[in-house]
Amino acid sequence: MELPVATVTQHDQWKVESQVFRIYDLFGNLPPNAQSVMIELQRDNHIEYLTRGLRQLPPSFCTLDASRPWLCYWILHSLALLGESVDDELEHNTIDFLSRCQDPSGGYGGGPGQLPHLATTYAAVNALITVGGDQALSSINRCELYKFLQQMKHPSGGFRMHDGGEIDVRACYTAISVASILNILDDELVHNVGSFILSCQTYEGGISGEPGSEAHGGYTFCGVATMILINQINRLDLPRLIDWLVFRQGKEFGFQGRTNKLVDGCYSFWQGGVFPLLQRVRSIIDEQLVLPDAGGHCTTNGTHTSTTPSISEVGESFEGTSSHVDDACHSRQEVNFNDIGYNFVKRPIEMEPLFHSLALQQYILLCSQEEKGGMKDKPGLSRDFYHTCYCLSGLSVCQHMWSDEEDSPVLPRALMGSYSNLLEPIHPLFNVVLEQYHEAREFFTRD
Ligand SMILES: CC(C)=CCC/C(C)=C/CC/C(C)=C/COP(=O)(O)OP(=O)(O)O
Ligand SMILES: [Zn+2]
Repeated sequence: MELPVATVTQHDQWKVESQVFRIYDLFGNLPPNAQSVMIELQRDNHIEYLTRGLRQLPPSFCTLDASRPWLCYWILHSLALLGESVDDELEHNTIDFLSRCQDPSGGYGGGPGQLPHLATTYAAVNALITVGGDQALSSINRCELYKFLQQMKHPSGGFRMHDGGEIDVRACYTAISVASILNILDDELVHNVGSFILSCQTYEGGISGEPGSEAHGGYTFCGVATMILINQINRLDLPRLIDWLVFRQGKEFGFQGRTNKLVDGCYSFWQGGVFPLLQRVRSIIDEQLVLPDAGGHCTTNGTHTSTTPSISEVGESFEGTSSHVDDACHSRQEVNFNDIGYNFVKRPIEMEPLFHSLALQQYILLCSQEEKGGMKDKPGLSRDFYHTCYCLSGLSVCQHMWSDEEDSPVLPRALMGSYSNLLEPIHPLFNVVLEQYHEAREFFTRD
C-alpha cells in the first residue's frame, strides 16, 4: 500500500517537485546534458549573509539567547566551508564571547553565566576549532571540561545534556566528540556508551534519541559517529541501518528525517553525513552481510557473539596504543581512543555513495538555496543559520565522498554544477573543516 505523503500544503510539495523535475525526469534519471545546466552556489551572497549574522550576534538574537554558541558554530563553520574566515576584530570578539560562556567548572553554557550544557559545549568547541589559532584553541579549559564530562556521565553509560537534564544519543555524541577532538577521551567516559547506543537502534534500523523512541536522522548520525569514535561500530546492525537510511532519500531527492515525513535540507547532513562514515567501515558491513547473526548481539551472560572485527582490527591505520573497551559484551581491544578520529579520515573509501549524491546536491542548490544568500528547509520557508550550516555541510559531503583518499581531487562527475560550487572537505565524524581539524589535532596532541 502506498502511504500518502504528509505535506505542509500540496502547493509547497508541488513547488519542491517542479524545481527538481526541471532537470531530473520522473524516474530520477539524469539527462545526458544535466552537468551543463547551470546550478550555481551563491557564494558571495552566502558570505555576506553569514558575516552580517555574526556581527549582529549580541544582543539582537534575544529569542535564541541560549543558543549563541550554536549561532557562532553554524555561521563560522558555514563560512569555513565556503573557504572564508572572519576579520581579526570579529575573530577576537567571538573568542571573547565564547570564553565568557565557559563555566569556571567546565563546559559552555548558552550565554555568559548560563548553566553548562553538552550541546553548547560541542558548538563552542567546534566554533573555536573553526576559528583556529593559539588564542582560540588555548581558551578551552580542557582540564575542567573533562570534569564536566565526568559529571554528565550517567550509570547507564549514557550522558545527561546538563545537570538534571535528559539522557540521550545526542548527549553521547556531543560528549564523545568533544572529548575525542580535545584528546581527553578515556575508558571512564567510554564505559557502556556503546550499550546505550545499541539499545537505541530500532526495529527499522535507524537510531532513536532514547530507547523505545522513533528512529531519526539526527540521532542516527550521532549514534553512528559515536560508535566509530569509541571503536564499537561493529555492534550495530549495519545492513539494517543501511536499509533504513537509503529509503530516507525522497522523490524530491532531499532526505527526510524519519519515515513518512517531509524532506528537509538539514537532513542532507544528518542523513547524508552517515554515508561517508559507512564508506570507511565497508569490511565490517561485508562481514555482517556474510554472517547474518553479526552486529551487536549479546547473549544473556553478556558475551559478544559476533566475530565481526572492530574498526581497530581492520586496516593498519587503526593501530592502537594504550587503552581498551570495557563494555561487558564487547571484546577487549587495545586501542587509543584519541587516535580513532585521526586515523579514520586516512582510511580509503572503498565504495561509491549509497544514495543519489548528484540529485541531493540539486535539491540543496535548487530547493534549499536562497538566491540572496542563506539556505532553508524547503521552498516556501525562510533561510536560517542552522539550515545554512547543515545544507552546506551536506553539499560538501556529496562533493567529496567520491574521492578515494583525503587529498585526492574532486572529480567532475562528483560535482553538480561547475567547480565554482566546490566547498572545503569536512572531517565527517566531527563536522569541522578538515584543515581546521588538523590544526586542532596538532595543537591538542602537543605534549
Ligand atoms: C549534535 C546534535 C545536537 C545533534 C542534533 C541532532 C538532531 C537534528 C536531532 C533531531 C531531533 C528531532 C527528533 C527532530 C524532529 O523534529 P521535527 O519533528 O520538527 O522534524 P521532522 O518532521 O523532520 O522529524
Ligand atoms: Zn531542518
